Amino acid sequence: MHVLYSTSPDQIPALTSDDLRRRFLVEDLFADDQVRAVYSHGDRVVLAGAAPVNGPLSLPTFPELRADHFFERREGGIINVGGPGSVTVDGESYALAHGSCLYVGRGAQDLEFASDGTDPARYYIFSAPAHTTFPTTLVEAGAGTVRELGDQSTSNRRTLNQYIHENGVRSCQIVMGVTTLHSGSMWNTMPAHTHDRRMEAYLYFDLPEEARVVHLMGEPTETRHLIVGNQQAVISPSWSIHSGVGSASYSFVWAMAGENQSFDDMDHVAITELR
Ligand SMILES: O=C[C@H](O)[C@@H](O)CC(=O)C(=O)O
Ligand SMILES: [Zn+2]
Repeated sequence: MHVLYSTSPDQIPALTSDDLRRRFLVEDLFADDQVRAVYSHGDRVVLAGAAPVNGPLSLPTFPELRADHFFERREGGIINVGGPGSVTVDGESYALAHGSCLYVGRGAQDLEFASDGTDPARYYIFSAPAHTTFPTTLVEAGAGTVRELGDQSTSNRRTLNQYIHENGVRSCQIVMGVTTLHSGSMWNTMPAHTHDRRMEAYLYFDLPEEARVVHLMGEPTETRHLIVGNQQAVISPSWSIHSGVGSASYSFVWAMAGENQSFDDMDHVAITELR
């Protein structure tokens, strides 16, 4: 498990592209027949990727967690960004099509990730500390609370699906869903925003292998960018904007944890204010 300590916005001006990428970009979450994980000290979230190809994979615990099971003191949201498969939680099996979401409540002990056929599943896991147990629940791709955002004329028309949230599948901390760009629209989350009460991570997917997303980060008046490929994740501290433009259309998993779960508690930044 790779550990990422927190970065203060004061440090940003001195960081090179490589420094920024090491601190905020997770490039290698998925590797065939492995479970990989990154522990961020920002709200103590864990990002993990499970890619079962030649057989099912079990979710291990990690020494850094000092826990008998990964979910001993945590909850998680799992989204399948690959081919069809299933996740088994303590003997109960859930079929996860591409884009479907499984919430896993605190206390789950044995998780197994499987692919159905020749198109391997890829499970993205976003986990946060949890103080109580909410029921493990499946949400099908395209379900949840749906919001239509943006406009074709500003190249930011997109459909946002909220899966784990205050008015949907309940959790202690996690707010999670998927946003899909409409054909011909390339911008996400522009106008941009911050939410000082929550960190957020974006996992870009369904981006063609040769395409990239130019992801904007940093304080609104001190922005930087990361060039991001398919199935890579960006960690956004609470002080940072998180917005991107693709060279091709794409989707992304967004997931937050922190002080509150109020999706609309965000501070919008006018495009003319960005620097
Ligand atoms: O705080 C909310 C998150 O940044 C995302 O939900 C935003 C998003 O998916 C979008 O505008 O497309
Ligand atoms: Zn946000």
